[in-house]
Amino acid sequence: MTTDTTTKDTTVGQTVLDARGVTMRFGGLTAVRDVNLTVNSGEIVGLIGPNGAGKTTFFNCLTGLYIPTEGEVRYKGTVLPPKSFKVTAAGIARTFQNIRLFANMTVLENVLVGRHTRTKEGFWSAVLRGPGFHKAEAASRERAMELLEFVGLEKKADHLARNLPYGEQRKLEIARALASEPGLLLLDEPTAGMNPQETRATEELVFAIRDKGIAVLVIEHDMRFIFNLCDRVAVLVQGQKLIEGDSATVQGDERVIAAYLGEPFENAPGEEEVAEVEAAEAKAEATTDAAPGKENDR
Ligand SMILES: Nc1ncnc2c1ncn2[C@@H]1O[C@H](COP(=O)(O)OP(=O)(O)OP(=O)(O)O)[C@@H](O)[C@H]1O
Repeated sequence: MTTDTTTKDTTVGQTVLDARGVTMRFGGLTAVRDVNLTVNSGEIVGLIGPNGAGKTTFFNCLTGLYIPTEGEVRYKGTVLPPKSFKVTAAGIARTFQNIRLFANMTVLENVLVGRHTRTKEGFWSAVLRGPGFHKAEAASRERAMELLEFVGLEKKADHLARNLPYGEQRKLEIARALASEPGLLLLDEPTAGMNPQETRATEELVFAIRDKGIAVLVIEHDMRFIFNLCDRVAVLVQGQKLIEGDSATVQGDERVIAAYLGEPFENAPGEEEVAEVEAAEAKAEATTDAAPGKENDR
């Protein structure tokens, strides 16, 4: 990772994202209900919640993929139009839970695609390939290479995206999102499928993105990652925001614990296992008591 040349927006506290009363219904199902959430410049905000809580649906409402049934979303004070390319042009970029790269394009080409909202050259310029087009193309390539260097993929610029290992595909998705020069980056489960080293590297990458002046809103199931990374965490449960606060507040909230205990979680002894252990212990005790010579020992 290298330092880059873009201007840093170091103002902390300006509201970048302001979602108000966002509700999304699919027929009879309310996937997101009256959710308010702000993200300020200089912040990394986490969005957590059990499976099916409405996190991705909320992201889709923020990025114009869904038109919320109710509510509005503002970016730097302006209400966003519900069209994804307009949202990207306004300054919000995102990655997806399921990686969406152009598999048969090179790594560099994937990033260049991400720059199209920032290139002024239009269709005819591209077709006629005049001097303006070549200059703009050279600048785009330079910026794309800077971004690849930033995420650590500069040596793989000419590789086909589909040949990258999984963790690097996720990095490439981030580079492509950054290519639209966003003020806010939305990451949907950026560490899904990663090993602990890759997860730690992603953590560093997100801090570096924040240090470049880009606010971050991140959905993730890996709690250690979220609580290490985020200035604030909001918890969605059944479409509603249950609580929002710093890591310590959210981690210690009994309602959050209860919401998660409703879901199976790794290494948690279930009731059945506890009963099995107790039964085995009782059996072992009974066997010892009945063992020959036991009375003599007393
Ligand atoms: N396009 C859709 N049509 C109908 N129902 C949907 C649609 N998208 C999501 N849902 C439903 O909305 C609810 C919230 O789903 P969503 O994917 O937003 O949850 P999530 O918190 O992102 O879950 P996960 O952590 O498993 O990704 C679920 O009950 C889901 O089945």
